[in-house]
Amino acid sequence: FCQTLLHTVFPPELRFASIKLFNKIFNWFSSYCYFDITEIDGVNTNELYNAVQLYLSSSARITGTRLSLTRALNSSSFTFGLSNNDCIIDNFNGVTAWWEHFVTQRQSQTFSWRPLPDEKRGFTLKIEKKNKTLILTSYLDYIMDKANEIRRRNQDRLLYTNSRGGSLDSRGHPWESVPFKHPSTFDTLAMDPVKKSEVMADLKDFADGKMFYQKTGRAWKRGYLLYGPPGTGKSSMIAAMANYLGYDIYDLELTEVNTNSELRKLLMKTTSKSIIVIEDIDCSINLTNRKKSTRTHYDSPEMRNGSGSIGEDGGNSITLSGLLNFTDGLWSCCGSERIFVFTTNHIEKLDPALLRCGRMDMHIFMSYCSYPALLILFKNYLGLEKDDLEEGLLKELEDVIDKAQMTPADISEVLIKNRREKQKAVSELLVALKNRAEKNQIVGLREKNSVNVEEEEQEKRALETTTEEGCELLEKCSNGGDEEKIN
Ligand SMILES: Nc1ncnc2c1ncn2[C@@H]1O[C@H](COP(=O)(O)OP(=O)(O)OP(=O)(O)O)[C@@H](O)[C@H]1O
Ligand SMILES: [Mg+2]
Repeated sequence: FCQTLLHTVFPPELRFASIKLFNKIFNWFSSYCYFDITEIDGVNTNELYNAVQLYLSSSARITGTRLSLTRALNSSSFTFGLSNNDCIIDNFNGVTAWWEHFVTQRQSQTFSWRPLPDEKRGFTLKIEKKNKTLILTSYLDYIMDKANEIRRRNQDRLLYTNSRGGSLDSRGHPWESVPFKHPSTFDTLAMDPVKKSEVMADLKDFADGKMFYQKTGRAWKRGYLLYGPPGTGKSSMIAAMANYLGYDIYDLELTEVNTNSELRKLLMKTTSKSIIVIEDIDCSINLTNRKKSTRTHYDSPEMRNGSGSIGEDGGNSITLSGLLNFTDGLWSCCGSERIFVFTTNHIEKLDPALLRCGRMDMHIFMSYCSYPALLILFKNYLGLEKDDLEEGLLKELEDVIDKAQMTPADISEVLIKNRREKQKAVSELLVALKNRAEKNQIVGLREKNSVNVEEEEQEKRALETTTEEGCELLEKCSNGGDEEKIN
């Protein structure tokens, strides 16, 4: 009303001055303060505006009949935001914050190198004056962190590889990336549920452990070693980890890395919130001796020319020591929140230095399919719960599964083949398990026999030698017993 009155009675100059004065008086008496966060700050995009928009879009308390929906490029989910002049209340550490989204028409533009959008958009944050410090110090940081997290979650995961060897792309990156869409999750992973929840809890603690790692002075990273026979789900577990935490994966091909410094460069170019994977570590590098270096790339130019000298950390070959530094040296903490995962089929081939805590903090044995794991496979592949199966059949399966030593990969193959006829799939699996168990038993017996035969032969040989020695001694005693006395 005041503004309308001013508009009709006073000339423009006087009008602006009075509005300014009016606002000043209003602010003086008001117990609130206001912050405008505009979409474009001068000519630059305001990062905070996008962050606030994302943050508010994740709030369950959004009410309002009109919301704006968006789906970003490369994203598999929708986000929604506030429409014009919609208001939302947020609570942070017991302090209330009022957010309002405003959209106004921009006045006609004069010439500009970078045309601005027709609409001027922004958020107004209203808070009580007494809470100003808290809001400005921690609330806005909190919003930025949350927004980054949401952005990451909405964005597709990426799978990076260093298959290009040591060469860099046009932007100086040694990694190549593709969208990572592996469907494996902890729900689909068949393994002992207790062990599974242990791994999940460990990952969760790691992801939420920023303060803990800071307090204890440790680099924010964790190493997992997955070992076990082929087809037991090691690679599937890595995919499940990435999907669970929303991390990107860096699949490091060690045979493509020529030197320790190249390895370091690769590490430096990884982002935080990522899983760095080295599959089949025992096949990639000679890991038996820390002092000894091993050239992993036998076709490298130096090697072909015969000029490549090999020495520990010599700079032109990759060594175990280089790999240890990669996982736990000073360089390993350039960046944060990173997980190292190594996989192997032969843990006994690995150097103990690589296995120690701090490098490989958790050793996870991926075993042959157990009974609880089998139930998970039934559920995933056939949609059968435990109660859908007869008790007698379950008992038979439980009795035979450990003896059969079949991998989840083998079992899932039988289930996939017969997935149209569920009961047939189960009975065929039971036959396969029994056959395998029988075969294992025969092989076991044969091995035991061959061990026994070998032991018998060894005993026999030992007996023969002792009898021969005994005879010789006897002969010596009877013939030349005096010689010794003489000598
Ligand atoms: N524990 C499991 N749960 C569910 N599926 C599994 C499991 N283990 C294996 N599979 C199935 O078998 C296939 C092979 O598994 P995966 O590649 O994870 O095995 P791996 O242990 O990495 O084998 P390798 O040692 O040969 O690399 C996958 O496609 C997956 O579907
Ligand atoms: Mg694998």
